[in-house]
Amino acid sequence: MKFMPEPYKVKMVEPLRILPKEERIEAIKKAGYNTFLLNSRDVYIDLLTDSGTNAMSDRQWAGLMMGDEAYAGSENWFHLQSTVQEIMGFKHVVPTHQGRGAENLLSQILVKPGSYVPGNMYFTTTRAHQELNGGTFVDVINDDAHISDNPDVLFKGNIDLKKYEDLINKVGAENIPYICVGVTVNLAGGQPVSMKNLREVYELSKKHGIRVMFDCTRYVENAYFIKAREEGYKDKTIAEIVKEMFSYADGATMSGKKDGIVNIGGFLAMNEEELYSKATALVVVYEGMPSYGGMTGRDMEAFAIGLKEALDYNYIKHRVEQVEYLGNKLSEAGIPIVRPVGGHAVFLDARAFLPHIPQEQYPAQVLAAEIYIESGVRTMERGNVSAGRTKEGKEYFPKLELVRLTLPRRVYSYAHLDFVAEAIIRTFKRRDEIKGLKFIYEPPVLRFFTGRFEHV
Ligand SMILES: CC1=C(O)/C(=C\N=C(/Cc2ccccc2)C(=O)O)C(COP(=O)(O)O)=CN1
Repeated sequence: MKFMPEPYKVKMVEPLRILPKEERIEAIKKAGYNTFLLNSRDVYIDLLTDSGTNAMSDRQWAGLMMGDEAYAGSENWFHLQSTVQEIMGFKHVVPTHQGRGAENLLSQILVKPGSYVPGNMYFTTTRAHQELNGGTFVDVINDDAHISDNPDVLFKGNIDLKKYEDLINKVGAENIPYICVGVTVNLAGGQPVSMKNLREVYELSKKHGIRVMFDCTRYVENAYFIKAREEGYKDKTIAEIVKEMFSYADGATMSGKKDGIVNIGGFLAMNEEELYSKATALVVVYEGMPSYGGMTGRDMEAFAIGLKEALDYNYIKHRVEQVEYLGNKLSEAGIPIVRPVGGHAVFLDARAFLPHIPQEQYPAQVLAAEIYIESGVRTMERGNVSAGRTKEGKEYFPKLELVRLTLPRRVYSYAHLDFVAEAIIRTFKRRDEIKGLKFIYEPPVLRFFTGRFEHV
């Protein structure tokens, strides 16, 4: 059997409902053709994000009853701290309410006006915090990552060492506070970085005295791809691969809402004493005590348990294979998607799906809206709208104009994915009728969250 059955059985259910089509048309119009502005009650299958939308296990729910809600020194904090230290090997952990809480602390401490922060493709909140502190993000990902259909490149998240070294030589290592290595690379299509590349990036960084900070939001998926695809790792456990991965980092930011399998939570981890001391001084301003960082005791308990569950091979194999299952169904039907299929989502290539719509009329934005009208399935625009504008106000027009079908962990079944695939195939068949969009309200920052559109 190519695709294993779900390695869990259901103990509690949340009924789903689908609106009649005319009500879906009304709902997306009211939402300004922006799927972020749809109400959850109007969504049938929610593939907007895998962030905070994952199903917790019975052990995690039981952990909520173990919440030690002491203001300082919570037992749950010690459980979370020791779990992170054990899994990743970092000396210090600073809790935050979610990933961007950690990005805020790291960027405020290390990024100064004139800093350059190289990384393997941008992520919206990560770059926003670097820029808010006067830094400039520099993309040093390999060129293959910007090519949507590239099935033979198994580690599209890899950093181009020459691009990285050229930047170091151009701006000077003293102006690079750290390199941000995303494992996996969300906007490239959930693409992994190989262990070989992680090692090479670390060695090159150490040669120049530059810190390596992982954005480890989906690190378990990255470890799974190393085990499945990289020579020499097929007989290693996920935990062994993860430990080696983090040996090539000086620290990390983590959103627990993904591979932590919790609904809220995050942390900043590091080995460096000075960075730790500055982070604990700053966390009290933005997140709370260094022993809760914006999380309740019960959330920290669920987080510690989730981090351990995520390392189970059957769990992560099923999780990544579900994404591959949906990707294969679409690809076999001739739907243009990012290949290889990534770890957390299938990404539709909206440019190839709607070649008659120019990027300034936001093809990915209108495709996400049309998929909702067709099926009540919510997806996310990851193209020109998400890329936003440069400081000079120019649109980025990224090479990748994508719609993300993001699978929450342990939530949907293969039957749901069959429904999603059939809806997208129906939309593809009527793609010539789809028209472009223009902004009617464009927010100044991170415009994809609350922007509103109408047809041109
Ligand atoms: C690689 C990576 C992420 O994917 C990530 C969050 N992703 C999210 C949530 C999101 C964030 C911004 C716009 C749209 C959706 C995702 O839907 O993909 C964060 C921030 O974490 P946070 O949400 O916990 O603050 C850091 N790094």
